[in-house]
Amino acid sequence: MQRRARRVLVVKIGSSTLAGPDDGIDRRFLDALADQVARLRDSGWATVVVSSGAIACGLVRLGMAERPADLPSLQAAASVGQPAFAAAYGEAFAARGLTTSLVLLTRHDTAERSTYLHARDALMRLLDLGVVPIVNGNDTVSVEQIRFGDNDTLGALVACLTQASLCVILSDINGFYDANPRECSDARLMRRVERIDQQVIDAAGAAGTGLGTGGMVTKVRAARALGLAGIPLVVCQGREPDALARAVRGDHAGTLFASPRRPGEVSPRKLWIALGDSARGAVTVDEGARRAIQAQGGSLLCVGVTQVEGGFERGDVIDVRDPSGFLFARGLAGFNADEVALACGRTRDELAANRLLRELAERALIHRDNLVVFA
Ligand SMILES: Nc1ncnc2c1ncn2[C@@H]1O[C@H](COP(=O)(O)OP(=O)(O)O)[C@@H](O)[C@H]1O
Ligand SMILES: N[C@@H](CCC(=O)OP(=O)(O)O)C(=O)O
Repeated sequence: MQRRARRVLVVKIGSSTLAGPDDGIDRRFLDALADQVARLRDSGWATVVVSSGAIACGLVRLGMAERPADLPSLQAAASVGQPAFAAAYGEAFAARGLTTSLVLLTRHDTAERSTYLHARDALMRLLDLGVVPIVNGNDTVSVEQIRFGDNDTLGALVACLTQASLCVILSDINGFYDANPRECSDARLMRRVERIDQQVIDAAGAAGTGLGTGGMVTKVRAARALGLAGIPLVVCQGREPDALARAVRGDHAGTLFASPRRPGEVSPRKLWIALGDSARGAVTVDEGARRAIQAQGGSLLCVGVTQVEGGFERGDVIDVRDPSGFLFARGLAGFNADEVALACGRTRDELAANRLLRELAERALIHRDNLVVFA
């Protein structure tokens, strides 16, 4: 099949934006969204919608006023809500001549590189066919270990998979503030964020409503991952008229997280390391190791590690923190957590002199080919 020249837009919609009073779905919002997607299609944009709302919609339909704490109830609510909201999307989009499809993913589907690539191929083919995929986590069969947990991360993953030109998060708030506006009355809206540093991360708080799960924390995390892929992110108010057209034109009313890198600068495999699976642990490194990785593009050696968290195995994805605790890289571990803990506090010579520990001195904990450094 011939691939049309197109730009891909990934739009993530939060539960509180999609939620409506009667049957759990705000149909006026969906109609306005479908209008916007149809207009964008006419100007050469293919859209993927990453939509939350299965659980919120299911709870309304089951007459549950409170969000239950136990997983089976949430899975049951998702099972009730998911088909209902998929049907509502289908109706609203069909009325504008658009075909929708449903793509439900778990971490299982992206943690292995081969299944990750299958998910990518399916999404690309749907776009080739002119379909608007509606993507969500498969919450009915997801247990904690394989849940995406928040759809901001899933949105970033889908944007990377589809090589999107832009990702837009339609939220219940008009953008990212320099402090959580629900806690700080003089918080200021940031129109553009160039670099995600500790200050930005500290400003991002949790969700303000019972419906949203991620809050601003997961949006900033998504922006960081998208930054690696060279994909800018706009966070804006979901109910603002023409939010998508404005974001595409570059005159959004929310916050633009600019991308510090060009598309293609970071290899697809490294993007998968950054996003495909959740981290199974973390290591904190000393200043010398930070510099070797960040400034010189080197591998991470065990001798640079000062602290180990989590029970990761060889081949697992782990986070790498600098001495202040700032997460600045991520990679595939070449040793398990116990092995790395043995090396902590020892010099390279000490390790090399010990027959049992020699391997820890000779091989990298994370080889540079398996290491992704956030900008
Ligand atoms: N620095 C911040 N700027 C803006 N919103 C913030 C910030 N820190 C925390 N929040 C909270 O994050 C919420 C948006 O996240 P969330 O409730 O998960 O929405 P959605 O369902 O749209 O994903 C805001 O309504 C606000 O309460
Ligand atoms: N997959 C879940 C939503 C998870 C989620 O990220 O919600 P939100 O913070 O509202 O975007 C659902 O459909 O209910």
